[in-house]
Amino acid sequence: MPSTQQSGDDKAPSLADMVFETVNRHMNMYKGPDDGISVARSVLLLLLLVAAILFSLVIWIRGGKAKGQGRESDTEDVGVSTTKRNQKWNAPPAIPETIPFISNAIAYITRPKAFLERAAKTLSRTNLATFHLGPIPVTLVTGSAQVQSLFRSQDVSAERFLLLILENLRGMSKSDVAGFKADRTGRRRIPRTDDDDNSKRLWYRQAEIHEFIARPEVTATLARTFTRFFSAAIEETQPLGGDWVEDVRIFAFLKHEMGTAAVASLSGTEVLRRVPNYVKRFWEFDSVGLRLVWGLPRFLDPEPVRVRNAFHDDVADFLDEAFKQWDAKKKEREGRNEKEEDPDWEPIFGNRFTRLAQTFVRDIGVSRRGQAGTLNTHVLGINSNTIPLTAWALFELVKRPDLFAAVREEANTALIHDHGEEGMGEEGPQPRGGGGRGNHSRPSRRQFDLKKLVSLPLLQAVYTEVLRLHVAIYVTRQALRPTTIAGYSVAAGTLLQTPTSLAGRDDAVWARKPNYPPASEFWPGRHLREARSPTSSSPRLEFVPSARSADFFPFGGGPSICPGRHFAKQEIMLAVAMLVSRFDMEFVDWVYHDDHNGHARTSDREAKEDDRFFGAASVPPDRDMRVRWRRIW
Ligand code: HEM
Repeated sequence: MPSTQQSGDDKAPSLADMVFETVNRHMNMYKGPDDGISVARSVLLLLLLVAAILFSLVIWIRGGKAKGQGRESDTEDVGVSTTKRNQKWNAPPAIPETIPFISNAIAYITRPKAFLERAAKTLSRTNLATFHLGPIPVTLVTGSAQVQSLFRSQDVSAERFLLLILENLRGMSKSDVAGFKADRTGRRRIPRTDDDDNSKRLWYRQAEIHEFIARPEVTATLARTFTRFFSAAIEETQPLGGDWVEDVRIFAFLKHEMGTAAVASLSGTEVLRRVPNYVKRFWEFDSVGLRLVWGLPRFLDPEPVRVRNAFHDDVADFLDEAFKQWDAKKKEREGRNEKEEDPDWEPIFGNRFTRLAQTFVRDIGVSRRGQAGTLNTHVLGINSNTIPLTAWALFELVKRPDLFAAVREEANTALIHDHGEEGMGEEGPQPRGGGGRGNHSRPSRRQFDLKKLVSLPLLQAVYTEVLRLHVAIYVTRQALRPTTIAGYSVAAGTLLQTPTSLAGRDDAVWARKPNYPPASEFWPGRHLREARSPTSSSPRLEFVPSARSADFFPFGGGPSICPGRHFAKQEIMLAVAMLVSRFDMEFVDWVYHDDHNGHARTSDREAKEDDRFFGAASVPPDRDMRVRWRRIW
């Protein structure tokens, strides 16, 4: 049955605009009059106080309305947690703040990690806690049962959050997103409302395309093409033959080489050839990603939108050409009465997924910029998540030579001799155009057996530890109707956010045995055990997934769970195995990322998480590790 009060956000501006009002008020207060006119400051403070009181009144009235709606909604579908008739309204505890409705919103936007640390104090006493982002009520949800039911609930949707991605990251215009805003049918096959015209069901059609990435054959193509491109990059840029290469910065190397290989495998080699410095510009876009989604509005902070638009517009030029080329090929085939070509990978669009996704947005009439933003945001889904985690894994291994040697020994058991590759052939140019400095070796015939590699216990344990320690995102849903969670009432329209990082670092889950180090420490031993088999005298290492999915959900959960999770695991494990197996590595020092005339400054401490990215899923290191390395095959 159609809900009469879905999210109620038809006219809602972007989240940034909504919080602006509160933030701006706060900023003005701090600016204050420079000449020390205390009367003016007092007036300002008084106004602020009055505004806060008025704001509280509005919220109180909204809350009252929502409660009323709760009673009315009793005739609707009763989900596990829909608020029942006459149920007493029991709001979750609020996260304390100095200036009501203001301090928390500012902290959430400007110091997200510190905000969550503070919120965790409230959440240690209860599973739900609230605050306001401008006029939007937000409820943080923790606890296995609550998270589980949130992921399963039919009373919530991820569409409000996805809309923020479409508008702010993809840079889609108002008319681009109008069809998405109007679509109330949800992402599942069975529509949430009576409207079952599939051509208008944009969330469902988009979800189908996203879920395509999770198919085993699509993941396998991504892994195969990624291996080929990354391997070629290693062989072209890193000499073989006994020489040590000094001054290798791991994260910088991965950002460029692994990033190029992943773009080629997902989006093809043509975009790399035709958009100058695509990978470098992609990382600039990545650096403003969080500010675009949760940051201040454009006129207060214009830089992120400028970076985004310039990048998307250049890629839009490429896409025009790409479609022309693709359509011309199609016509030629039709002229020859040949079947439509649908390869797993080709140089113009890369993986079939990209072709599907780009054709979808073009066919529903999305602007050129929005189409390009779609491509660039899919690259963001891959590179911004897998590359920082690969860097963290390598940092941990280089810091522990014994562990490095053990992972290499284990990875080598998955090596096979490659007897030539099918499918990719020699089609399309190489992503880097050849001619690297160490291009004096033949392509290696050794390869990893992917199935074997991804089930290696020690490598899986290392992967799980970096995922646990370095993914921080609020998995976000919106209550479609008044809902009860853990006995607390939640109004329709409330954003429900469950932070991955609290569960990922909970000692009760990860340090539950007396000999386990605290959850804050990297220790692959948590996911391993020794198993004895009747046929062998020596024990065998086994990987044991040691937490329930509701305690460990770096990829989210339920119908919106990350479709790239299988490929992410394969890509990270492949990259770590390829580097550990093919290089001897020695730690040199920790360095800052900023590069002065090609020389990185030494840092007096090791890498910590770069808090500016807290909330963007994988959190990158704020320093790089410099190593010297020698390629051994
Ligand atoms: C370690 C790596 C990754 C992490 C931690 C991660 C995390 C996430 C999370 C938390 C979500 C939201 C899930 C939810 O709302 O329940 C998500 C969605 C998504 N991810 Fe990933 N991701 C990763 C890698 C990837 C890769 C490699 C791809 C593409 C190949 C990808 C593509 C997507 C897409 C398309 C969505 C939106 C799905 C939808 O709502 O329709 N991700 N990811």
